[in-house]
Parts: sequence; C-alpha cells; structure tokens
Amino acid sequence: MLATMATSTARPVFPSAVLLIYPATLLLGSLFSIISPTAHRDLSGSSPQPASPLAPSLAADLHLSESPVNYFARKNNVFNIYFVKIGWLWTTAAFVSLFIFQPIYSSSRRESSSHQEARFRRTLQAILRYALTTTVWYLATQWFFGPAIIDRGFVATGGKCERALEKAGKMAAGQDSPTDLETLFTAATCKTAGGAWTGGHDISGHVLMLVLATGFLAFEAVGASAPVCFSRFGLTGDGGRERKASDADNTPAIDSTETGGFARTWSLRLVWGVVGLGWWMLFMTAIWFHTWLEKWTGLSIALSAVYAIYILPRRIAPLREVVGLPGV
Ligand SMILES: CCCCCCCCCCCCCCCC(=O)SCCNC(=O)CCNC(=O)[C@H](O)C(C)(C)COP(=O)(O)O
Ligand SMILES: Nc1ncnc2c1ncn2[C@@H]1O[C@H](COP(=O)(O)O)[C@@H](OP(=O)(O)O)[C@H]1O
Repeated sequence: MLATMATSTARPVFPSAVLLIYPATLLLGSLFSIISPTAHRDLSGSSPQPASPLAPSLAADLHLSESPVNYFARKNNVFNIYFVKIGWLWTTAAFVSLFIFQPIYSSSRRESSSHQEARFRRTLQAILRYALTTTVWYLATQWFFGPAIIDRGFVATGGKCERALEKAGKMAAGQDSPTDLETLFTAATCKTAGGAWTGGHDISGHVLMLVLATGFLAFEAVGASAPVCFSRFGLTGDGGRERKASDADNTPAIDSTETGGFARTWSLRLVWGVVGLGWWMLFMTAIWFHTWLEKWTGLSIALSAVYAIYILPRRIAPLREVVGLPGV
C-alpha cells in the first residue's frame, strides 16, 4: 500500500539529475585549480613537488606549501577541523533534529491507528536509511575488519607508510612486534606515528564523506519537509492547513503550533546549513587537494551508495518496501 502511495502521490521529490551537482562541483574545482593564478602559486610555489591534477601522488600532503595563500587550502582551517573532521557527528545531529522536530516523524496530534502505523513504518525506514549510509561511511573511512576500505585500497595499489619499513627493520632485529607494524597500515596511524603515507591510490575520504553526508541529508530534508511546504493542491507554507480531507490518508498530520513551527524551521535550517557548508568544503577539496582520480573514486563510492539508497527504491518496489522513500 505504501509502495502505491509512493508512486501515486503528487508530492514533489528530488529529481535524480540533482546528483549531477557533485561531478559538476569536482569539475569546477579542478578547472579552478588549473586556471587560478593563486592555486598555481600555492600548488607549485614552495612545495617540493609541483601539482599535477592527473598525476598519481600524495597530492593531499605534498601539493601544498606550508602556508598556502588561500585559507581553505590549509588543512588546519577551522571548518576542516570543527566541521569535516567530525562531519558524521554533524550529519547525525542534523538528522536527529529532523527526527525530533519534523511533524512527519514527531507529531503529537491524536491520530488514527493507520496514521500511527504509517508513522512508525516511516520512522523505522528513515533509521534504516541512516544506518545504511552510516555503515557505508564507516566501512569506507573508519574500519573494515581492520583498516578501512580506503586504506586497504591504498595499500593494495602499492601505497605504504614510509615509517613501516623502518619498523620492519626493527622487527627483523627483534626490537618490535608484528602488532606494532599493523598499526601503521592506516593513514591516520601512519601520520600519527610521523610516517608518510605514500605511493598508492589514496581515495579522497573528504569527497566520499561530504558527498555521502550532504546527499543523505538533502534527500531526507526534502522528504521530511515536502508535506509541510507543499500539498498536492499547491504550495501552502503553513504546515499543510489547506490540505483537504481526501488527502488525509496520504499525508501525515502536521503539528502547526507556533513552537512546533519554530523548531521545525530551525531543524531544517540546521540541515541545510550542514548541506551548504558540506558542499563548500567539497568544492574546496576539489580545488586544493588530491588528484583527479582520487577525487573521482571517492565520488563514485559515495554516489553509488546515495543512488542505491534513494533513487533505486523509486524504481524497484521490493527495495522500496524495505528502505522506503523519505517523507512517504
Ligand atoms: C559488517 C559490519 C558493519 C558494521 C558497521 C557498523 C557501523 C556502525 C558505526 C556506528 C557509528 C555511529 C556514529 C554516530 C555518531 C558519530 O557520528 S561519532 C563520529 C564522529 N566522527 C566523525 O564524524 C569522523 C568524520 N571524519 C572522517 O570520516 C574522516 O576524518 C574523513 C573526513 C573521511 C577524512 O579522513 P582523514 O584521514 O582525516 O583525511
Ligand atoms: N577541504 C579541505 N580543507 C582542508 N583540508 C583538507 C580538505 N580536503 C582534504 N583535506 C586534507 O587533505 C588530507 C587528505 O584528505 P582526504 O583523504 O580525507 O580527502 C587530509 O589531511 P590530514 O589527514 O593530514 O589532516 C585532509 O585534512
């Protein structure tokens, strides 16, 4: 029944073409890094290795000078440290705010049992989509039965931690244990140990995480707010008060109290703020960090996940039955 609702409701949805914004952003960033004199000066100035957006290299670590001209080309810029580096926390917080404040999940109105059932199912499916997205992020960037997929890919394509060789020497001489050596097989532990993570294909974790997080939040926010902003009879903008009785079964009851409206608006602002800043940081990564290929592999993994979780269910009914569609 829900599947039918998904296809028959005239509720606006994100067209899948919206995902093209991501490759367009990477293209624009790469183009900017090629033609901008600032980027050129930063990339080739005092750095020991000139930048080549196509060359396999440790772009993230070697392309930039110690104090780049552009603030966003610095790894320690405040947005990188307090936003991207803890990006999943922001993503989770924004999603939770949708959950708490958007009436399609949280309405306190008395409602029929069929409405309650639909709300329960909608909530479970939103949690499932969050869990799936989080699992993709976690396996790709944090842990995959040991080092994350990104780190395993790097080692598999010939990358290594330079300090690992030193360790191996010590190990052979009996001064070090094999467990110590293993800890150098992730980018983070290698860098923490003062080593250089060099030589392989270093998929951009920033691109992967930012595309995944912004895609996830944007689809969820549009789904959660669409019934509030629109009805099938046109734009209402008032929490759906113009909705007709015949629409009652298809659209959730809306809590239109003033407090509810305030919280609802601010939760959406938080989500779109995270999406906007996420897009900006993606653009910055596209300009200042990594090679072309490393950015595109990060993009492909994230886009495939977003496509599988948000676009495929529109076409494949059994999948839609399981993961649902945001806001339906
Ligand atoms: C088959 C079994 C699968 C099991 C998978 C289970 C997954 C469960 C994970 C549960 C985690 C829930 C997290 C929810 C709360 C949080 O968000 S806490 C985490 C806060 N941390 C972050 O947000 C870190 C984000 N940063 C990164 O991912 C990386 O820094 C980066 C952006 C990818 C960049 O990497 P660098 O190496 O630093 O360049
Ligand atoms: N937009 C951005 N702003 C600042 N630093 C960025 C960045 N994008 C990537 N980086 C940095 O480039 C390195 C590789 O990023 P990633 O592989 O995640 O894309 C990381 O360095 P550190 O690991 O030394 O902090 C990361 O902080």
